[in-house]
Amino acid sequence: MAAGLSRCLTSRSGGWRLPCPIAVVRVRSRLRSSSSAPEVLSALQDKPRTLKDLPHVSSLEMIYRIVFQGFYKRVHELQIHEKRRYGPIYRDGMRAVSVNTPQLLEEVMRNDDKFPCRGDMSLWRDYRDMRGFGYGPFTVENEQWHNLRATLNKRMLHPKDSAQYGGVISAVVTDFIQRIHCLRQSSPTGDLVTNVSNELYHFSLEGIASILFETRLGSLEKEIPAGTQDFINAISEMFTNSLPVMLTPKWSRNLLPYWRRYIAGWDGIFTFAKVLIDKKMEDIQWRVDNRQELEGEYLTHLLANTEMSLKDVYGSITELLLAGVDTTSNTLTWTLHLLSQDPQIQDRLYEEVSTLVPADRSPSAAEVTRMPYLRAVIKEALRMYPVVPINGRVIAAKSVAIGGYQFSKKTTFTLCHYAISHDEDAFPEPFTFRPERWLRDGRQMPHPFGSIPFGFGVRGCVGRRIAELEMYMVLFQLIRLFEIRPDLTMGELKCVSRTVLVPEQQVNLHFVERPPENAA
Ligand code: HEM
Repeated sequence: MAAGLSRCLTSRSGGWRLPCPIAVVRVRSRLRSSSSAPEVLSALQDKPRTLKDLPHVSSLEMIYRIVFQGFYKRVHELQIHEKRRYGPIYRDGMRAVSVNTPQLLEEVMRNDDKFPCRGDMSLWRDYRDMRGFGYGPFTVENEQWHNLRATLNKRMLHPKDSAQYGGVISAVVTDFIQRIHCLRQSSPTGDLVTNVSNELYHFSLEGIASILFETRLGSLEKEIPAGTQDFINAISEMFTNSLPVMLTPKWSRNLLPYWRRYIAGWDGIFTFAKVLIDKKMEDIQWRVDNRQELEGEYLTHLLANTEMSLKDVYGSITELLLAGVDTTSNTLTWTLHLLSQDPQIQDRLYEEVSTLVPADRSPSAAEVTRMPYLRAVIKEALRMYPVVPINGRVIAAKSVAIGGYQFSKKTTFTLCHYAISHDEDAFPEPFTFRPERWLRDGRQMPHPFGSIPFGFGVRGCVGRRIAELEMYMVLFQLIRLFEIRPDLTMGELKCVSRTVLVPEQQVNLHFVERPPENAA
């Protein structure tokens, strides 16, 4: 995410000049023995194109666009804006190469290094160095990253690993539904839930914490523990202040408020995680002292089966906790919003969830992951609102040819996921919510790199399977019980980029109970 942010800055810039030369790569011509003007031209054209042949955007243009043209909170829209101006591949003022078609994205990802790198993570590392915490999966690089991922992947990455958390997630979903019941009942209309995103932040936090620590935080209870809301606010503070911290010079850190707020955000995040980790470790120690079996939660697995130092455990678990909150919650907010706008799609989803699992029981992890329309709805929501709208890769090991241009080692690429997943060739009517695009019912499937919301390859999202399971399970229950309707007083809902894509305003939704004969 931080690298994504740095990509925002390195490639999101303005400029007004060049048409895109992507189609012109090499003119294959043979030199004849006698020299003439056309032949010399031909020989020159035969030279492979390089970085310096790309359309170029300067740093000043970039700052102008972000600060003065109002793209500060809409860097995802700037991707589309710049794609129209410069074409599918161009260079920004920081020498990063922006790519914004599925084909180019595929070329970059297929050339990825053995130890992929998203880019400069120094902003995140500065905090850890300052406070003496270890690096987690986002911040560590090279061989060390590889070893860490080998450890973290276990019990998380494979679908059968995540299925083991089905029971834990199901319990969290039950509490969430209970909370929705309470909130709607206490609303003036009897069915309105206000600030749905915040409710979903609590759901996601409760979900990821119960997986990592097998501890219930109580953030779905009637009275929410103060610490959980503080943690959610701290994440928001850190993300919100990241962009101004990156835009302003280091020397201004003590003069402007952003750095202090950014650090306060991280302090809040680490303080909360550290309390949970320390508590769990005391519990594990007690079990060891009392010769009780050590099994169960993810953290126990890390501590019992690996050589991780305490410092690194703090670093990794905190990053996992952080990554597990804003991602699934915002995706669910967007999904519910989209469904509320389209009763037909919602009816079709209801038909699936109400027929494939008997009404008197909850679905298993295996059942929800087999529901094609449910999966398609989430996939389409992630296409329209990729929670990580921008990402990066530094291809360090070798020089590569991308889009017909030759790039030297260590070239940084900006992956414009928002523009790519709204590419008209890959997704006709890209701003229309159409889950059917993803159904394997004989239709032509979209380009495989058209929408890769969890990234790709060995550095792809470690929490993907857990995230999907959480989202399928809660969406299943919500749709089985309620018809989601928009709050007509809200007006058009826009999204803003706060490192992750979030709704610009508070989202309220009506959860209208379905008739009892149809409900669970
Ligand atoms: C809708 C939910 C989610 C989305 C869309 C998402 C998306 C992403 C993306 C795009 C990346 C970068 C991948 C790349 O560079 O190729 C990533 C990395 C990561 N995600 Fe997620 N994520 C989600 C949920 C989660 C959850 C629930 C967790 C925690 C269990 C998590 C933990 C991580 C971690 C630790 C990384 C860094 C991996 C590394 O650098 O090795 N994510 N995620």
